[in-house]
Amino acid sequence: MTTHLQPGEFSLLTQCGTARAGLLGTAHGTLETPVFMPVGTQGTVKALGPDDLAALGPRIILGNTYHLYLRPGDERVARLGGLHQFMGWNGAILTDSGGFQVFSLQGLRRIEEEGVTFQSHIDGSRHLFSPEKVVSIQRNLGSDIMMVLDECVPYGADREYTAKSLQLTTRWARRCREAHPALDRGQLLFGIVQGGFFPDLRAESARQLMEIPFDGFAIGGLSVGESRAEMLDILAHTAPLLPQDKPRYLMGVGTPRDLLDGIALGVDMFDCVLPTRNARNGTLFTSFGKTNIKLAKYAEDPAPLDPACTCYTCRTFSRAYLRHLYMARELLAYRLNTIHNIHYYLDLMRQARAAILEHRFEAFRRDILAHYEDEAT
Ligand SMILES: Nc1nc2c(CCc3ccccc3)c3nc[nH]c3cc2c(=O)[nH]1
Ligand SMILES: [Zn+2]
Repeated sequence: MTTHLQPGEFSLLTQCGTARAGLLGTAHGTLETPVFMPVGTQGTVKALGPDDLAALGPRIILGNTYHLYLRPGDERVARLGGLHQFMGWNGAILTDSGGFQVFSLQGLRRIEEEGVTFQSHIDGSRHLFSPEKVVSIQRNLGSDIMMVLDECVPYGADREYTAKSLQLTTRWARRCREAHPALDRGQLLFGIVQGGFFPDLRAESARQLMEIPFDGFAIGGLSVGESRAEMLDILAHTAPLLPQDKPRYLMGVGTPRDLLDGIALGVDMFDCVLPTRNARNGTLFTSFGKTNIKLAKYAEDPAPLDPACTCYTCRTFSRAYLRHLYMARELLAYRLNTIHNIHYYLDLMRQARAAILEHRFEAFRRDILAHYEDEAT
């Protein structure tokens, strides 16, 4: 039985070192944290139907403002009842503001005080994402957790550029808060900490954002090509600066190892394209590490992909069959591989949360990583 919390309410249940287990209320259910959020960029977690998702059990998935604004259009989705009804998903949805997608997709884009102007990667048309506009889009989509418009500073940006950029990100964050009254329609709004790889700028960004009443705080600007050590260093410095009584969301991270390290450093929420994207190129995450289903050694292997896994794919099919589907580029390969990878990530979170509640997280983390070999894929 899970407790029902009001949208925006965050309850910190247990700490195990700096690892946390909590509950976050949203308009579409109460999330148990730490939580992994599968990415559903265009209104679907690629290759999965909402029935597959319901069987896998995520409480929250991600949608993408940039993509849904360009196609089919946020106002069209609103006229059709909002993103939940449009895609048949009744759990929670978090949407990114779209700024990151504009920066990460090539094409013309300009950053000004007013916002980001860019060209659509679909038809080349020109658009402006202002703080007010991205809030309006996310309100139209009916997202349960909205993100502010921010500039994700490119990896390697110098200190002067990074310092200037975080000031703009703070001004944009303030405008987003002003455009969306607290918890209006049960929709939460998170701030995003920037500051690149400069610890003092990270502290400055966090300090400025914490003066604004956000429902949660994301750590942005990571998973942008830096080394694991650099990411962990900034994370270790930044996470503890954020309020204890608000959820902390590490954007775009990461591998199973990164998730466990992030949890140990006090992160509550994660998203990453790895489980879905890698499923489509045959890379699978298992209790014995990362592997690739196309390896010749699996060609006649009758065993389940992961004997320790209870997902539909591992309960029903052999490695030989999964390899056959993948080599034949059969559509079923993408669905079965994705079901397994998402199940692996969600189950890792479930086990991590149980370990925190039982005050044995460090031993759990060591045990998982001891068996986790990043096999050549
Ligand atoms: N707004 C924003 N998003 C980021 C994402 C996308 C996460 C996302 C959320 C919702 C849907 C898709 C993607 C990042 N992904 C990797 N590193 C990232 C950094 C940032 C960032 O600094 N700011
Ligand atoms: Zn499985």
